[in-house]
Amino acid sequence: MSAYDGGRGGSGAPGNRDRRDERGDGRRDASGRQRSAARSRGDRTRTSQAPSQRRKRTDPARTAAFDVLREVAESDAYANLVLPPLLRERRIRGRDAGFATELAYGTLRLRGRYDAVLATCVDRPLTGLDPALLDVLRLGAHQLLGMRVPVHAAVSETVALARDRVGAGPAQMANAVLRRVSERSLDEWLDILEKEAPDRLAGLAVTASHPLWIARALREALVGNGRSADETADLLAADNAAPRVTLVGRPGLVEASDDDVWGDADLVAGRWAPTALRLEGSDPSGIPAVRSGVAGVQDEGSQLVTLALAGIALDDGAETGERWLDLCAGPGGKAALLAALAAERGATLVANEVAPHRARLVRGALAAVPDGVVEEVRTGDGREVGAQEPGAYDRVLVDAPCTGLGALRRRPESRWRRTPSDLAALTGLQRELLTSALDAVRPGGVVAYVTCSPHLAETHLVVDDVLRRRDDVERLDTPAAVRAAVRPGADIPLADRTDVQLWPHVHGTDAMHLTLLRRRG
Ligand SMILES: C[S@@+](CC[C@H](N)C(=O)[O-])C[C@H]1O[C@@H](n2cnc3c(N)ncnc32)[C@H](O)[C@@H]1O
Repeated sequence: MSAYDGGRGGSGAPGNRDRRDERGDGRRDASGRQRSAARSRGDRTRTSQAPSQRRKRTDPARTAAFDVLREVAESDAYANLVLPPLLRERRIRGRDAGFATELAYGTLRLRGRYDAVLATCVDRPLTGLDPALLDVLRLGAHQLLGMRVPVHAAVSETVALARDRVGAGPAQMANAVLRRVSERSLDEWLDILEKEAPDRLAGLAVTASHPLWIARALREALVGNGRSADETADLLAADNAAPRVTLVGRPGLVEASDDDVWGDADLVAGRWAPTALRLEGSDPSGIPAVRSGVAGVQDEGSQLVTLALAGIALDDGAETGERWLDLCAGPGGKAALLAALAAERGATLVANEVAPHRARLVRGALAAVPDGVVEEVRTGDGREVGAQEPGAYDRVLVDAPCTGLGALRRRPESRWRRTPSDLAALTGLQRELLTSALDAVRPGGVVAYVTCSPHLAETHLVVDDVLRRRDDVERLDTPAAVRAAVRPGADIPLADRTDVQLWPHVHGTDAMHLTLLRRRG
């Protein structure tokens, strides 16, 4: 749980570095309330309006969070793409920006928990409410139960928002409902939700705010990867914690010790990947190394799987002049790391991506790579590459399109958008892409099958199914390749299997899956 204490925004939220209010006008007080500049200066002159006619000014930070929630609901937008430009446009900075960020992202993540609380406080089904009012109520619930904003501020500011954006009648209702929510602490509410749930997993899903099918899939994935079902609660809790920003310093292009390119960024070495740097703070966009493309924002799990593919020895030892392929490259994070590693090894890279706008992002991501390393960034269907260029590559990365259930902490709204029916289409595509990659790699070459989902249907079942249909592929010791890729002295815990599944609650990374496969010679 995060606290808004007037000195910092909600803890753990992006955009909430402990800074002075950059406007210097003290507009947010210790209770999370907006204060007028006049009141901050101690000017107590009242307007000539009667109190009943005075309309409470709505708080720009709360209004911004509300607008993000509406945009996410109405336009299928991604909160992390909508919020930063909106804050910039409205000149919401410093602790106000931190407050808006924690309010928007936290409310989206914990929506399932808050809806269950609200359902007991509203005398009709939530589906019958005006969706805008429901979003206001969720924002109020997060301030009361997730941010420790004092009750009077949370209720009155949220009611003002309801009045401004939804109407006077809904505002009255918001007032009554939020007062009911405030009558119990978070722990008391969680006890009630747990007791009302039909079984333990359902209780865990509602209190940790995950759709039940996702909670079940994650529990199955833990067990299927040799871990205990008892870890499910820790895994779901890790999905609700905003991740720290991790950067990749692309090898050969930048060193952690190159002070001038890191500006005044406060960086510490990553836990596992030698290329990883953790940013103490949240906004990497001003860092010169990131702007020039010699570094980028990349989860440590993504770095590890890429390093493992690049580092594994090929049986025939032909390590210079190799050709590497990134089959599903957009937006280009792994392609950029692969290209930097290829440059060091005298290899070349082809990056393929089906969506033209994402292929453009790949070109941008590769901008800092030395000339001659990237053969081509092409727009094409990866399923056709195996037939078009059989045996043409030494190493192929298949970072397959997937449900993203391993990166829920990064995408606050995605757990509510995904449905079990997404799986069927994705797993069919994943099988075809892996098959194509195995055809595109030469005998003796290696394919990395990667997903940012631990769902067994997208990981073990895809690989098992593809391998059942062919006798020219063998599984490699993927844990050994990952261990060889981690920084010296780091003892990464990995299950006793031939593939690797990383976990947010164990490794602090996204839940990336990696299987390394060799085409037999
Ligand atoms: C998980 S993302 C890859 C992320 C990327 N490797 C990175 O690190 O930035 C999967 C990508 O596959 C692309 N994709 C989907 N279907 C494809 C296909 N048939 N052929 C090639 N790429 C495809 C998607 O557009 C998406 O950009």
